Amino acid sequence: MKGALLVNLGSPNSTSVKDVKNYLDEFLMDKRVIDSPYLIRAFVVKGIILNTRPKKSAAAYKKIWWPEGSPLIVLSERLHKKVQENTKIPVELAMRYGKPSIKSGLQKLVDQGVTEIFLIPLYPQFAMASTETIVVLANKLVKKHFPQVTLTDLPAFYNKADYIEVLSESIQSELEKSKPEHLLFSYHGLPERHLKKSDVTKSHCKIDGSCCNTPSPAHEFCYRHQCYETTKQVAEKLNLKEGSYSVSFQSRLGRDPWIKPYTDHVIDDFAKNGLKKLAVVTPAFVSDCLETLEEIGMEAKSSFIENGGEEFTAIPCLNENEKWIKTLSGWINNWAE
Ligand SMILES: C=CC1=C(C)c2cc3[nH]c(cc4nc(cc5[nH]c(cc1n2)c(C)c5CCC(=O)O)C(CCC(=O)O)=C4C)c(C)c3C=C
Ligand SMILES: [Fe+2]
Ligand SMILES: [Fe+2]
Repeated sequence: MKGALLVNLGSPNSTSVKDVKNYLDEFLMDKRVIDSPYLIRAFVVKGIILNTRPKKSAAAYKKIWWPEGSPLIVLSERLHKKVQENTKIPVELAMRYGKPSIKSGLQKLVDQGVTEIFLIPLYPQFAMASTETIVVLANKLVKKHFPQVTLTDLPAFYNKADYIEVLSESIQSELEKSKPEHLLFSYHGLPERHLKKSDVTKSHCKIDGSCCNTPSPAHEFCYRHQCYETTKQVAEKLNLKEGSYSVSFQSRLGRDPWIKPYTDHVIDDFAKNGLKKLAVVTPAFVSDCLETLEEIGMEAKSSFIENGGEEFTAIPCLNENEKWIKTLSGWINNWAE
């Protein structure tokens, strides 16, 4: 029997500093997120980051937390429920960090008699720190606890026509309301080093990004190429004029160079250079979360206004968009046929 497992990133259990610390510990000790050798990673995470970051992050989570819990979890649960209603096979939901765990998601499917699982990382663009860590962990758990199960994973869907269509439509409806002068596509950032590590050709990736428009097998796993491609395809669909949209990368952590340009710098420069109406879309996330609601919807917005901007629109993620639910359910139904 077939089943599907949707997997998102996960959130702390609550906004307490202790719960946020436990969550960040699990998240940042993942070698595909902070990719230094174990002893260095343990020193940096447990000796430095976990001393200060949990308090700051807990305060940020408090600003966006809902009575039902973390927006990322609540929105993922709603997505799961609606996808289950539109599919013919059992579908479960899991988180890479925190609860519900991937192991419990696999267990729930196995308990329903499932032996073939469609693993769906809920990230449109591939990254070692997002998609790959889910696929690796799920395979490890299957091998250890559920050897009768086979896993098939959904590749990054950054350029799938139906996804681009749904994303474009949802952006278009917001643009019609807010009529911005500029649309910024802000993707979650990555340390530049991660791009090189994921380059399967070992020679294609240039840190300056000049490689990302030259066709290469490396692009199957190149986060930056995939972000550019999602943007290009949406821009084509919406007939966006050259110069009326751009790409940037948000949420950096630590002192290493991350993929540029940085969203916070770009937004401040826009405001300082006289741009008055800005809309920001965040297509690296399918469900709204801390990084969209707080970092963009609150922090970036105040910074834009403080620097002279007047109107700032944070475009919601696809969340419970009906066509997105139909699209995702369609991928599952097609696989199950
Ligand atoms: C080295 C650090 C990080 C890498 C690399 C990274 C990649 C990455 N993350 C997401 C998606 C999300 N990240 C979220 C929060 C978040 N991310 C980091 C660090 C890295 N992410 C931290 C420390 C945090 C926690 C909050 C904070 O302290 O700033 C979230 C939101 C979670 C929530 O509960 O709402 C998402 C989603 C992707 C897609 C990605 C690689 C492309
Ligand atoms: Fe992140
Ligand atoms: Fe590239």
